[in-house]
Amino acid sequence: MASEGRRPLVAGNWKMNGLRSSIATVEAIRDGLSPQLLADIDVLICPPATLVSACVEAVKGSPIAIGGQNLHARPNGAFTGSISAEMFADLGASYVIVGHSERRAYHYETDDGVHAKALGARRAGLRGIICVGETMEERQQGRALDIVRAQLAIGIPKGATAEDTVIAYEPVWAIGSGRTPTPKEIAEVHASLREMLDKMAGTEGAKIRILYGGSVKPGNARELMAVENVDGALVGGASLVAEDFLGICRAYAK
Ligand SMILES: O=C(CO)COP(=O)(O)O
Repeated sequence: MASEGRRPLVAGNWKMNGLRSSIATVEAIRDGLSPQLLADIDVLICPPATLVSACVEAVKGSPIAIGGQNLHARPNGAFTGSISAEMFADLGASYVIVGHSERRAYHYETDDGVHAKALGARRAGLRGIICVGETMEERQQGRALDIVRAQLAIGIPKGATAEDTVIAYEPVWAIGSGRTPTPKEIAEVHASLREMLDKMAGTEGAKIRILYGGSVKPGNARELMAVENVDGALVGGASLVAEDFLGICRAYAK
């Protein structure tokens, strides 16, 4: 439940999925969102970098935002294959995901690297969605809170504001698995992250949104989004199907 002052954000992360034909999905999402709903929530789609430009075009005139999934920390240079925050901003993107657990696991991203990327996002005027989350082993060892708190403490840039930063709690074991933590487990982590943000950034920290991600579906969205301090969702698989993503957005319909 997003409390006063924090506007819910429902974000889709397409990961390495989508060809030009997938623009039809963005169009269906655009056309399926009612003005009443868009008055209450922010909606974001993060397609693969190859589709950012076409997606920006497809949502022109609507409040739907488009974002990147990863960035290089530097603005430009000899970094073959990399994309900078400035390049995403140049295409009309307004957000970028930073430190997703798949980047951490498969591309060896560290908390310090996440910090540098979050600074890069801010430099270019993008909102960075900084991802944190524990593995099942870490949870079973009772270390979930320590892990996510350390990831947040190192990853988040000093002076972060609600304008440039969003946090996403994504337990690694809940991603793509169909398993989710209980509402109580989610509430515990979000309360802990919220307390850190309040301490780090005071009244501004209280405005920074904390999303939940990991197997969010239309069938569980209402329950998950109702958890205290959950300010929205970061959706993987279900964001690839317009009706499913719309179903999750509609968890916020009054
Ligand atoms: O990783 C995720 C979003 O970034 C979550 O993925 P799923 O919704 O497919 O579990």
